[in-house]
Amino acid sequence: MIHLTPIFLLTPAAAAAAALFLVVGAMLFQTGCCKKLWRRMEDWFHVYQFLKVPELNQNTHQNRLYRKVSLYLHSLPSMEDSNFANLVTGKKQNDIVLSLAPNQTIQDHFLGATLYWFNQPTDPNPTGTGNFILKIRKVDKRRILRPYLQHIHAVADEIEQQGKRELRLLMNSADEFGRWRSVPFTHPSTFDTIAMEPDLKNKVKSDLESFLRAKQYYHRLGRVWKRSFLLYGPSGTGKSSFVAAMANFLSYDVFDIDLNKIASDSDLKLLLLHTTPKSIVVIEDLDRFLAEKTARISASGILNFMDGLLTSCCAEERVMVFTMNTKEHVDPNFLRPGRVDVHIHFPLCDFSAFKTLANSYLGVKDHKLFPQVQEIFQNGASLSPAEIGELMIANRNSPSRAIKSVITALQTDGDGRGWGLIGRQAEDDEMDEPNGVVCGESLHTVKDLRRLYSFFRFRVTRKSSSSNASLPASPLR
Ligand SMILES: Nc1ncnc2c1ncn2[C@@H]1O[C@H](COP(=O)(O)OP(=O)(O)OP(=O)(O)O)[C@@H](O)[C@H]1O
Ligand SMILES: [Mg+2]
Repeated sequence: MIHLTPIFLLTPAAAAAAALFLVVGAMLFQTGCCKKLWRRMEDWFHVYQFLKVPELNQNTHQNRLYRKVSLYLHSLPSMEDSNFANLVTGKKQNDIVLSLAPNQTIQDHFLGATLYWFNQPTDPNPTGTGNFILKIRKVDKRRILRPYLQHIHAVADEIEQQGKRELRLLMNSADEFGRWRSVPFTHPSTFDTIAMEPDLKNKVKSDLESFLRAKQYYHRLGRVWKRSFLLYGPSGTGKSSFVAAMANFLSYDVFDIDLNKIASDSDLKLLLLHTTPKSIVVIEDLDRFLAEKTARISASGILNFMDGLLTSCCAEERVMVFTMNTKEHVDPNFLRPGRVDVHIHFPLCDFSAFKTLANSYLGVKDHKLFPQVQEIFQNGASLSPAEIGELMIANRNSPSRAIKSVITALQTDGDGRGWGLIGRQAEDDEMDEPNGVVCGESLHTVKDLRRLYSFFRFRVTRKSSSSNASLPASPLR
């Protein structure tokens, strides 16, 4: 008889040692150093190809694929497994998002293949440019590269359409001409929070919606798919807040151009070239800049910029917004149709805007003091929404006191506008809710208000805007 001795027969001690070895091995594999070692070994046995997706292409234009890859990678569940990821705040409040740190790799799986993405910084500056490197086996490349890239496009587009895209606010830097610095755009302003004539608001919204759908239409006409808006009106009437509301409505990034940081026409051109589609390009206070007549940027430089001539070659889907306190002294050439498509006037507060503000700031739809407020408005008194908003915020614990402080400010429209009276008025009034802090807060707010909205300029602007009121109003055309 033949006895077969099993070769796997181990003594209990050897079995325990082997189990321990396996467990420790598995644990070590989970740590980064073993994974790296494993990847090196894989590299020996497989022939890989490396594909680079740079942030900027040869003409230093933004590479749109880079942004898509970035959106795609940040949506991958494997982001959580990466050895080192950055935790950053997201678009919504309390949102925390993982973002791939420089020099880190994450894995992705597609149609049975494993792919690796490496985030390679090319600039030591954290806000500088970078590359994504895709590592793919040569055998897989032939089979899956094309559908994989299509998949990335589709996922990124879906993320953008669902509004999950993180909006960015980009500002030009005075040190590096033609370069943008980016921060997350989290301004909470929406069309709902802007006090504005409802018809006008709806017209702007439908104008923007039809612009979004009009790609084919613009192309058929041989025009760049862009739309330009002029927002004009006195300080504190909501122009900047409106730009933020537009960005949130369209889900567009905001490129905010500070002309004072630009040295020449060519820098301005370069900045425009470095903007990306799906963005609002804003120049604030253009009237003031044109009045200064600086030698750094010529009128034709600004006109070319407004026409967006350069954008037609490579990118579109932009909205341009220019803000002004008044367009009275601006050369009409800057505002001709085609150059500026839509003019929107931002007036000082009227009774209807006051009611919108009272609703959003104080939660009050109606109040026994409203008829008095209405009468004062009818007599021609007015303040900017910013001023009224500040008075309401400062007295938010007592709607009655807030409305009385607005009444006082409207009645003393002009000198002092009742600022000094706010505290005194509050003492005289019956308090809706006892809160002793409000007077101090009011005074503090008023000081801030004076500084922020250059109090004395208001008076001048108001005079000029009341003379404007007789002009035929064509807020949206
Ligand atoms: N129409 C409005 N509806 C709601 N809030 C407004 C409105 N106008 C101004 N505000 C409030 O007042 C503040 C200042 O407004 P904003 O900065 O948008 O004014 P602006 O017109 O851009 O002023 P400036 O010409 O000085 O830049 C913001 O906090 C905003 O919330
Ligand atoms: Mg502004």
